[in-house]
Amino acid sequence: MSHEFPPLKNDLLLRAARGEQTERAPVWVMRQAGRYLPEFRAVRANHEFFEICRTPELATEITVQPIRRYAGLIDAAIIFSDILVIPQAMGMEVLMNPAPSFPDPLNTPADIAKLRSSVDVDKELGYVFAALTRTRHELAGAVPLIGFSGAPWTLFAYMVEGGGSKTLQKAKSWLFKYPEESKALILRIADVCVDYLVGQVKAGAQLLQIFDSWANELSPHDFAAFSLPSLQHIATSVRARIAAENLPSVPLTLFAKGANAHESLVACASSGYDVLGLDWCIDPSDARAVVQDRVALQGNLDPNVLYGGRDAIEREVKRMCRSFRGTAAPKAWIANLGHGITPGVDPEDLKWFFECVHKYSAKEYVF
Ligand SMILES: Cc1c2[nH]c(c1CCC(=O)O)Cc1[nH]c(c(CCC(=O)O)c1C)Cc1[nH]c(c(CCC(=O)O)c1C)Cc1[nH]c(c(C)c1CCC(=O)O)C2
Repeated sequence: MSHEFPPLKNDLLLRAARGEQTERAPVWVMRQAGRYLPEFRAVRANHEFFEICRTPELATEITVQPIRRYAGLIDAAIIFSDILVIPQAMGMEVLMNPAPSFPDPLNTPADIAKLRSSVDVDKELGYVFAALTRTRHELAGAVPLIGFSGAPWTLFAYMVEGGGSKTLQKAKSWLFKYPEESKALILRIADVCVDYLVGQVKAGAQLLQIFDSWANELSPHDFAAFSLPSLQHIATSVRARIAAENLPSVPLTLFAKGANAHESLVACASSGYDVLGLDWCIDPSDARAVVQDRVALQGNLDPNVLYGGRDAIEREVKRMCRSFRGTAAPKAWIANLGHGITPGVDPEDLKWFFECVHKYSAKEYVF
């Protein structure tokens, strides 16, 4: 399929990600292609989760569903896939029933030998690249297309835990019992992430986001010791490879959920990313005061506000917009939730969220 794509009509997200002030905040939502949409559930009823990921026609269809439904209100598409395709590419089996589970997790460092010694991302993850290219054509330039990867620490935690966990006891036992082996494995995962992200840009991704969903489980010290070096490695290497291979330069977003300690925010804002995603446990104006103008910010409504009815959604979006805009010279920001949207949300309430963002983030709106 051709890599000549239709021109982009809405570049609000890319401008904000590069630090420009925009006429209003661009808006999209993490997990926007998902179970709260009846049109997603209709496709899902007939196909397994990873089957959809591996079938570019289906992945494209689901990626564009929210773009069709919220045309004119939503400013980005994010490719339908999952962060756990990287452990699969490294040779691990991952099931989704309905939560992720690994039948054969990494119990001790000896199990690392079970992973593929080198990963050919074109061979193992070429289906994601095909889905990205197809989706760029299908979008016809309506909005930019976001590619993504899990962060090495979060992927490491899944590979060791064998699925979700409330305490991450196994993953953290590794960190404290086998710190050197843990660091080495995290960096090995990071190298696969780099190849995968560069491949996504080649295939047509226009912005890349790294999801460190389990950053919140680490103390600031351990986040700096175990996660940050791999995040910095990804940003530096992806940029270098993009330049060396003459690919379009794309903004990079880091969503390190809950890495809200002062020192973690400063470190994240200085680790080579253009945009820092925030969860709802920090006030945007406080985050801005810490990171100053090093990065654009993204976030950060509590996803559960979407269950609170229209008045609550409007009130909280207004509060969020006011905090992001601040009182002095406003800095670039991107409106989003502070984590993924959940399955029970009424799609009409999400529409209202978008409408409220358009209203209260507009430059001309006076609080
Ligand atoms: C931790 C994580 C995962 N996957 C992802 C993360 C990081 C973001 C986060 O922290 O929420 C990322 C992800 N997963 C999915 C996307 C697609 C793009 C998007 O709409 O944002 C993205 C960006 C689809 C998905 N990934 C999954 C679904 C639902 C699967 C189904 O149809 O049953 C979707 C639409 C499954 C999934 N995948 C994962 C879990 C824990 C689950 C099950 C629980 C849940 O749904 O939240 C792992």
